[in-house]
Amino acid sequence: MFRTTIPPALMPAYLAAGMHNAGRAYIQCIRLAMVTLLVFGVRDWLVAPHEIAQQTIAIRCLPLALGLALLLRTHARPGARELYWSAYLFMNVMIVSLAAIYALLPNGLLLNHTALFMVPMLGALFTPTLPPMLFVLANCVVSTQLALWWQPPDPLALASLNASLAIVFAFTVFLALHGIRARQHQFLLERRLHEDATRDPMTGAYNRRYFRDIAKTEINRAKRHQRPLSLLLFDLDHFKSINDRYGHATGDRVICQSIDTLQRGLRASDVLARVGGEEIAVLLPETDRAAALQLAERLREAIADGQLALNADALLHWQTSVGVATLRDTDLQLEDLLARADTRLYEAKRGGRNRVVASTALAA
Ligand SMILES: Nc1nc2c(ncn2[C@@H]2O[C@H](COP(=O)(O)OP(=O)(O)OP(=O)(O)O)[C@@H](O)[C@H]2O)c(=O)[nH]1
Repeated sequence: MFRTTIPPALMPAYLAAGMHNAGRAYIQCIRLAMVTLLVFGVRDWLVAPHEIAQQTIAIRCLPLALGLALLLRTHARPGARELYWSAYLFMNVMIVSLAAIYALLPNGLLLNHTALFMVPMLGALFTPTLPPMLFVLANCVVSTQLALWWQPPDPLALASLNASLAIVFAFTVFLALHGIRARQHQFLLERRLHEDATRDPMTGAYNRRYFRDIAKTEINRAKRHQRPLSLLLFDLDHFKSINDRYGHATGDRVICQSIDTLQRGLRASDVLARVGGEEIAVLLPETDRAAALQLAERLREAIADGQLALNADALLHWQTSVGVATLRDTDLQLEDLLARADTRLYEAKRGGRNRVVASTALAA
């Protein structure tokens, strides 16, 4: 049995990523279907008996109106989920209305079933998940059987139609499964590439390059809206001697645990990155000097309170120094802020380590 490889937590991101191609394709299909409905409505008017033409045109107006409403709505609020559900709803209404029209026309289903059978197959080309497509298929089977019951063809034609329906069913499931697998594989691959490009493999924290990208955006935003922004720079104290005494593997665990401790003390909007060996930067949007100083002190204490069990009766403790800088009007780029935080960090080291140093309030 086919199983989705996308973890539930990643599903919204997967649907949103697919919206740009599969979602847009669905919208194009809805547009195309609406044009076809109009063209066939004119044809009904010209060739079908007056009464039947009125009925079929009235039925065609249903998916037309729905399609128009969906296009307007998805245009106004283009959310991924809404877009997909709009497309599935449209497909189901198309199937029901086409089956109803074919039930009205003499030999309707026998002569026209291609259009009806195309709906699930087109949907299968773009669907990001299987269950909605199975529902569309089930609707196709039920609607077709109802149309056949309403206007039964001769037994040979009935057998031929049902055989076509079975082929459409199998082909749609095949197309959907292969398309979904390919889309999920591509999504996970792109995600992996993005993770590799933005995260430090040892700790999982953002890397220096990605930090610079985010920091530039945040600094521009803070300057444009005249909002405060601060930067904390952490450097673990005497880290070389931890490596020398307990080995590199223990040093690595100390770095990972420090990053964990810091991350737990931050808000979701704060950005933490490992910017050097045992150097960690934290960008604090919407945070002025006083709040940054308070947070830095709390985080420094949290690291000093932490411990690592080396063996049954030996615990390792370590400390950190912190430099704090707050954005000034005269700062032109991230480097200005980084340089100031680095100077304060150096002062914290020189002042005896295990402390926080910020610029004076006047020259934050
Ligand atoms: N275990 C481990 N060590 C690292 C890693 N990256 C850098 N280091 C080590 O971290 C140490 C950094 O030491 P320094 O910054 O020179 O000085 P320190 O001992 O921390 O002393 P102060 O910063 O002055 O308190 C070096 O010995 C590096 O080899 C890493 O990923 N894992």
